[in-house]
Amino acid sequence: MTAVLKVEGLNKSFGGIKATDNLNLTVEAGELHAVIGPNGAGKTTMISQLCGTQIPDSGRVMFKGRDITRLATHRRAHLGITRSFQITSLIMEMSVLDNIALALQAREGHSFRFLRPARSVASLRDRGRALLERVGLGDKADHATVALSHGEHRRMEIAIALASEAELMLLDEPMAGLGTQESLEMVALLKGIKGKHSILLIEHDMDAVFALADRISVLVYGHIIATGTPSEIRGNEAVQHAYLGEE
Ligand SMILES: Nc1ncnc2c1ncn2[C@@H]1O[C@H](COP(=O)(O)OP(=O)(O)OP(=O)(O)O)[C@@H](O)[C@H]1O
Repeated sequence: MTAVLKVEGLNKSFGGIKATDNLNLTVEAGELHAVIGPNGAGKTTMISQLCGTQIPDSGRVMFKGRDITRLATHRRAHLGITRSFQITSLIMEMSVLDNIALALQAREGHSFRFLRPARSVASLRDRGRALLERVGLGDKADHATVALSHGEHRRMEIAIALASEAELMLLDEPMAGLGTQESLEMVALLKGIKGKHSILLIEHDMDAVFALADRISVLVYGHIIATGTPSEIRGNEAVQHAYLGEE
């Protein structure tokens, strides 16, 4: 397998706190790799360094063999890395379809035509509808975004990530705030996407993580203490001790 993302010896401190401590991680092409860890373990700090909103003190971030450690966020997006969920990218005043068409338009580099509604371009509209079908929102295309539920907004964010055709999707707690049924639906949706994209998933919902991940890395005090398949992680004593409890 080929590494899409390779993180080598990453360090980031805030005052006396080592939020990222000699962190090593590899995401292979097409895998869904989940990173779990207790509150304050450094998951957000790690993902911020992967998408470029924070720059490490030392160490390297490689994307498809290229050193992107100090590359600006928008240039990483251009290379094919997208981050979803932590900061919403939805424009509530616009229709559901307009949001997706706009994301498709941005991908094509037509954002200078911002004043021309993206939905007036037939190809963007058709592809937008197809993406909405894919995330189960085909019947909501013409609804106002603001009128949709939280779970539906999360599905829209998946459609926007898909519109960007990103090779590496960084999914930052997609289940946060979802009810039981909505979480199950999100897991089913992500199952349909995985394999086609490389995905790094940060998630607190262990049922979702164990249902989805090809591999899991466990982050404790900024350091990955174990990486393995879900069954390897379940059986790892250090992990049970540090994180999963005695279950
Ligand atoms: N800008 C900052 N200034 C100071 N300390 C910070 C900053 N950002 C993070 N930290 C500290 O770094 C550590 C890691 O925080 P981080 O938010 O990355 O953890 P996390 O695993 O994402 O937590 P959670 O699961 O609660 O979201 C924590 O001790 C946190 O207080």
